[in-house]
Amino acid sequence: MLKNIARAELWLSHFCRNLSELTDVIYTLEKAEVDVQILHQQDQPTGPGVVFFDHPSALEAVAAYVNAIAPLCGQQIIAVSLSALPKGTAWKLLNAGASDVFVWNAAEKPVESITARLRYWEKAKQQLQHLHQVLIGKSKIWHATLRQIAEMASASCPVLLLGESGTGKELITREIHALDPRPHKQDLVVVDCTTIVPGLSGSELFGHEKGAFTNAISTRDGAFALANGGTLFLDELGELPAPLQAELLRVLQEGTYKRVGSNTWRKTDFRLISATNRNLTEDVKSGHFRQDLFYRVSGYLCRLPPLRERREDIPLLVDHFLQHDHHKHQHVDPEVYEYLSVRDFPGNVRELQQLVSRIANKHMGDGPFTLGDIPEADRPVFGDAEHLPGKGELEQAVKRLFYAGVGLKDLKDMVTAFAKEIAIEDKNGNIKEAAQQLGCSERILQMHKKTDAPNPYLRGI
Ligand SMILES: Nc1ncnc2c1ncn2[C@@H]1O[C@H](COP(=O)(O)OP(=O)(O)OP(=O)(O)O)[C@@H](O)[C@H]1O
Repeated sequence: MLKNIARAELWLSHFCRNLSELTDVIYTLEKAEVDVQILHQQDQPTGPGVVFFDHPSALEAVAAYVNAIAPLCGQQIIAVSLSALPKGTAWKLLNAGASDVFVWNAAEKPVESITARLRYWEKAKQQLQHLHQVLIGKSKIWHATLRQIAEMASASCPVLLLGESGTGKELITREIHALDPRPHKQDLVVVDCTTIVPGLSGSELFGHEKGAFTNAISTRDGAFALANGGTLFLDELGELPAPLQAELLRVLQEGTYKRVGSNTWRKTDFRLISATNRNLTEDVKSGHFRQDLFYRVSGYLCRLPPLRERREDIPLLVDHFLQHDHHKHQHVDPEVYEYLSVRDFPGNVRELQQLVSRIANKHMGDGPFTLGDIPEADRPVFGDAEHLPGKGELEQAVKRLFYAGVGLKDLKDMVTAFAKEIAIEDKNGNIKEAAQQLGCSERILQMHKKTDAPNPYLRGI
């Protein structure tokens, strides 16, 4: 039954000349229980929708319109032509941001084409809402990552997660497994490839027969057997020893394996999710990782952003950990968020989570969290540039400029211009206060305002 399958907005404007044909189409959709909302060109779309047009000359205008609204509705746009489309022109609308384009009369089942997509988007929306409750963050880059995760969860191909330590690879794997729609899905089995003992011929993966090696006192199943019908998560895949890379490839291709010490082939069928914080493309180039295995495991490739690329998520994560891990619901002083948002977290979310634990443990009573709750060892050491927050990034940026051939004077000028810009912005354009903060004369900042154009080098750092 299609009853109330989804809400669709039909974005109508002057793209249709033949309004009676359009009315028939809308009637057909309503009959199929699509909850239709009609929007006009000046209205802002808020969800999935269909743009109808009925003459090829409207194509340019439709493409411009689709391009403008695509970010507002997450590209959930179907462009439907009510008249024949010249060959090859559908690309224009797809490139503009439509996710599907077809001709109403030429499509085999136009109503089903629309309803199937709406149903899919509705489900993806619910999954996204769920993911936002577990995988905390509201930055644009994190939202895009969660959309990718929701998409990966419903696809059945292998997933490769790339990300630094502590970016949430294991947590995400658990969510992909939870959202995986396979009927009768079995368990998630986690194997950390750094713990595989070379001398045991991969028995962690293959299992072994009794007596296959010293200490093999009984027959045991390995991860391939345990993950049968479920999901196998190979953490730190980049560390898998070369002989086991070849074996894994065979298991993925054939779906069969032998226990160590056995001659019997056994069948297995699992979904593979792998993760690594290594640069696997480099490892493939240098011969440390098999190219054929790389292609096999990376049906879906997802790069997880380090925390420094989504600093605006830090206050939300802090609140989440305080409430979720420590049941603390008190107010947090903005200065605490500010400090945590500029601090370096090489261990990413895990490191932030541990710091929040230390803060929660130090906090006394029911009052708000203040800077005083930050343990001494975690405070910035002022005057000592080695320990200033952001030092690692500054060093990286200077390194890049150095290798790009930028000299010392230009480097100094760039940093000075940046400092001036930041101080003026921080003091809302108040030159006097900005100069006081920087310990320079107001005249220097006045001059900066007049002369210093944004430095082109600095934008890309
Ligand atoms: N977006 C997030 N929202 C809430 N908690 C998170 C998020 N990302 C990571 N965490 C938490 O941070 C910790 C580290 O996450 P996880 O173990 O998944 O990282 P990882 O990338 O697998 O790390 P490693 O590579 O070191 O194994 C966990 O306690 C996890 O719950």
